[in-house]
Amino acid sequence: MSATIIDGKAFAADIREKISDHVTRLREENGIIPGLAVVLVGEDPASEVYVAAKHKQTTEVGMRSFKHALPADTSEADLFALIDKLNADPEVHGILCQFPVPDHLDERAIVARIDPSKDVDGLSVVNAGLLASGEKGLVSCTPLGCLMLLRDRIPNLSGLDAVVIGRSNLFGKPMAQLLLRENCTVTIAHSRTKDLAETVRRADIVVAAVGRAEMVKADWVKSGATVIDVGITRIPHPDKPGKTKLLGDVAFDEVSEVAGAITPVPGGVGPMTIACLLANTLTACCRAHDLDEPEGLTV
Ligand SMILES: Nc1nc(=O)c2c([nH]1)NC[C@@H]1CN(c3ccc(C(=O)N[C@@H](CCC(=O)O)C(=O)O)cc3)C=[N+]21
Repeated sequence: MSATIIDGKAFAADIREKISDHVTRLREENGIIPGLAVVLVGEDPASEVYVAAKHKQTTEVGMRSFKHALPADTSEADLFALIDKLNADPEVHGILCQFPVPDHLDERAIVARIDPSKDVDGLSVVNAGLLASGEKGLVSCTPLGCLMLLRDRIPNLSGLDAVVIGRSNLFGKPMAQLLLRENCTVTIAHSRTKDLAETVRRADIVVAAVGRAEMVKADWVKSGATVIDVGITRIPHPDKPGKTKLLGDVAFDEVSEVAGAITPVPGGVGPMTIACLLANTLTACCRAHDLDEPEGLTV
């Protein structure tokens, strides 16, 4: 059997089109333009690529994009002063500080400084707590994107066994909360899980987010399972000197012989992350103005 390849790139393009339509209406009917501020500290090459992609897609859907590039030696006080200014700026509806930041800065303190209603990464303690309590907040972009792909593939997730491999605050924990909301039976597995392969084999849904290239093998996966690959490891390209290649956490070729559906890397979860960042910015903007929220873009 050969798995259906879940096309995250096409799905993300559909979402951006929906967002773009909604943004047009907001501008024409309410005179409001959603705005996203992205803060980048230092000069990490991968971060610069991601931030450039975010900027491009933000403006393409008709939103304002405010980019703040700060030097690597920026003090916490100066960074906080910028965040405070963005928190108070009515044209900014979403704020994202690109991670990783240089070592002298504390990611948790940065997230805590961002107004939770503008925390479009969904990383703040407030938004994590709202999600865990089943209340409305802003949901972390990558888990939200994965849930959208899963719901599209499996309209009723209720009662299914889901395994999330990875327990980070950024991904594993919010992903598990979202699946729990869908009435899945959720297992969070991690590096200390006793028999990882056996645990994963029980699952109807496997979400892999460990950051170890091609760790999930074909004999770990139940026949027909839906496999979502969140991992991104960049390696030197085996055939093209000087180029790089992206690998997921799932051994794609062999697992796609067993799974019912699978996301590729690249072109799976990655594009959904940025689409959901735009979705969260639009949602935050609508809430700030007490307007109806876009349908299908939040949970
Ligand atoms: N505060 C913060 N929020 C984030 O959401 C955040 C962050 N920091 N730091 C870095 C990670 C990583 N991340 C990705 C976004 C898009 C792709 C993406 O579009 N990937 C493409 C391929 C891109 C390529 O070729 O490099 C794909 O998988 O098809 C990947 C990874 C967001 N992150």
